[in-house]
Amino acid sequence: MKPSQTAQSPSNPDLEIKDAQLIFNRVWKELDEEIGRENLRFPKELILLGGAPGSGKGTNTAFICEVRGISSPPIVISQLLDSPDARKIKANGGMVGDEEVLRLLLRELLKPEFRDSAVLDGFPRTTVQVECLKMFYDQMISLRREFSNTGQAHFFRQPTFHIILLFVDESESIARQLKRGREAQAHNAEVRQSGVGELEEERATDFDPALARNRYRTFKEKTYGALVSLKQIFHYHFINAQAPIEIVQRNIINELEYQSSLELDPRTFDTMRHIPLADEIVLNARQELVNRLDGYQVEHPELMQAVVDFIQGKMMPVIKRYAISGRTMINTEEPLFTDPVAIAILIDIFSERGFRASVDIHIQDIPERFDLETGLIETRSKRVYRILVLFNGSKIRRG
Ligand SMILES: Nc1ncnc2c1ncn2[C@@H]1O[C@H](COP(=O)(O)OP(=O)(O)O)[C@@H](O)[C@H]1O
Repeated sequence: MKPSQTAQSPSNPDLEIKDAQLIFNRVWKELDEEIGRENLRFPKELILLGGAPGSGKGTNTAFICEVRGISSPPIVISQLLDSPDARKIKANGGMVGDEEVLRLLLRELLKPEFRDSAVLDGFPRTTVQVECLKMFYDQMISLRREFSNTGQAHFFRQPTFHIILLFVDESESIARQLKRGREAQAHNAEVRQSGVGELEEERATDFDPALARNRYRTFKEKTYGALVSLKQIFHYHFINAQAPIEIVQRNIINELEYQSSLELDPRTFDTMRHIPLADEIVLNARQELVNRLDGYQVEHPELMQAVVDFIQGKMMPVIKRYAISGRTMINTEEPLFTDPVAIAILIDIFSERGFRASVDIHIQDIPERFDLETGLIETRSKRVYRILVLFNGSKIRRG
């Protein structure tokens, strides 16, 4: 068996989901029984840092904590898994069993220091872990509901999960793992010589390009897709990490700066995120207006001219008379406007010239004939266009 296959997850996604359910239920039941439901107090905010080996998770964790004002230490999953068995699996570039990871992690998260926030480095790594994470979120919501009308409600706040994915490609990942190996070796040599400082972990995969490549491929095959699938559910930050550290950190700040995405529950945010921000609309509106007007000139030159003539001849004299108030209402039955494009042109021309125009269409039935025998009244529809034009009125003082 190749080292990348030592992980315990089967490759059939349905089986993995079923597996996840079994694993999660087992671990959750265990906690529930041992610790008690009212003590299942998990962090309000979870920041899950993912990325290929060498993508800079360790390097940027402290920075992310600083940006988000988090004082608790990051939870580094690989450090959490320090049993001799787990060490052997890690040294081969493989992964430790999902159940062990989940059990250790949930217990760690219950520590009071993580009550507000926890940053996780290296979870979730597999489809099973991803599924467990979703179940964990759902359980937190259930607990919140269960305790909502009790004196303990403040321990069960609305959870917020964020996925931060640091992206680097294969060659960068390998180069950085090997660099980390060289740095650790140099550092440890110095510590040994001087007797000052602490020894760093020397990972076997950081010294052998083949093992480093294997770690990257394990990530690409088992973890990357699983992490991306969380995009649909939790708030998701994709960071280009293939750049000097200062630029990566700028990318992180830019991603995390967008406050409403951090403050709102990610599911709420996700429901609304497609509605553009007002600033974005304003930024694009001018360019779109110009494009539309140029389009009318090419596609409907006669209609455009007719609208311009109407504005010039019929509307401007009235608008000028109302220049002080900045508000003019004009009613017209002009047949030109039976074509909706003409109305669009009219509104866009006014916008371009610095006015704000809107058009209401009123359809009235006008009696035309009365049938003496049947008593029926025949009508014709009269369309009245009410054009409201607003602009900044004169600054002349009134009264
Ligand atoms: N943006 C970067 N540019 C260059 N080297 C980096 C960058 N980010 C991290 N490194 C280096 O890459 C190596 C691996 O980074 P690390 O944070 O340990 O990765 P991870 O925790 O994602 O495996 C370290 O030697 C680190 O100094």
